[in-house]
Amino acid sequence: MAAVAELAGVTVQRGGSTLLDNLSLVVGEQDRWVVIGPNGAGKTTLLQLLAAQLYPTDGIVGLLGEVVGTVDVFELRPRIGLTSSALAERIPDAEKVRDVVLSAAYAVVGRWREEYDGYDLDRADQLLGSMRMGGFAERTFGTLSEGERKRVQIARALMTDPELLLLDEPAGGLDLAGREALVDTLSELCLDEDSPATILVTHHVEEIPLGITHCLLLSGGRIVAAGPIAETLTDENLSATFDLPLTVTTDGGRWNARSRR
Ligand SMILES: Nc1ncnc2c1ncn2[C@@H]1O[C@H](COP(=O)(O)OP(=O)(O)OP(=O)(O)O)[C@@H](O)[C@H]1O
Repeated sequence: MAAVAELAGVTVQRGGSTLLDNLSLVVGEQDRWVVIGPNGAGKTTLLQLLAAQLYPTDGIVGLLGEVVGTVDVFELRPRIGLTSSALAERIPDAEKVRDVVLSAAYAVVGRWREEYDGYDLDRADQLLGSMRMGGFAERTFGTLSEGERKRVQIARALMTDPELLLLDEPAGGLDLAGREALVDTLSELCLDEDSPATILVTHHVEEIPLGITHCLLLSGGRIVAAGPIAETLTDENLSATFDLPLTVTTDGGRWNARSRR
């Protein structure tokens, strides 16, 4: 199976701090990874590396058969779909929902004199439909609820038919019903073998969708454990990650964690 992303001995240092410390990881094209870790663990930094938005201080980042630093990142980036709160904040409130999705084809936020063809329009509408946002294409982004915004961002991330999909806390800030609805949608995406390799960051094991195959536990910029989820997401590994005695349970493919104190 071809590797979509390959990190070898990757270290990231900023302002005298080590954000990621000697990370090695291989992501295959059928893999669906969840990255879990406490605040400040380095999860967003890892996604920035995988999105070709950040260069490592040391080590090698291989993405889609290319080595970051030796290729034009502007050719690499459209092949990678990314959702993050930082990106969402750049979307103008007045932007039409359909345009939020369409403008991904040009790697811009905010529609500006681009000409889109019928294929792009059809694809944007089809993706909004698959994210259960079919009736919202003419609404403006600023009028959407938090859960609706998250769905639009995922549709946008899929617009370029990426080979790697990166989702940074896709369910962050949602209420229980919103979270469950989004986890259902993400489960459909992860279970679909035609979906791209996916890496999803979360703080909460309850937000892990069905279809996730691998788990990376990160703490203090280091890998605590990484591998197939059933072997990796254990009491021992999760407790070490959060420095707290935790019990992990799984039921019907969904996960739960609670303190043993
Ligand atoms: N430019 C920088 N200079 C110094 N430290 C930085 C810089 N950018 C980020 N950091 C630190 O790097 C660490 C990792 O940050 P990162 O955003 O990757 O963590 P995270 O796991 O995504 O956290 P959270 O769950 O809170 O979003 C944090 O302690 C952060 O304060």
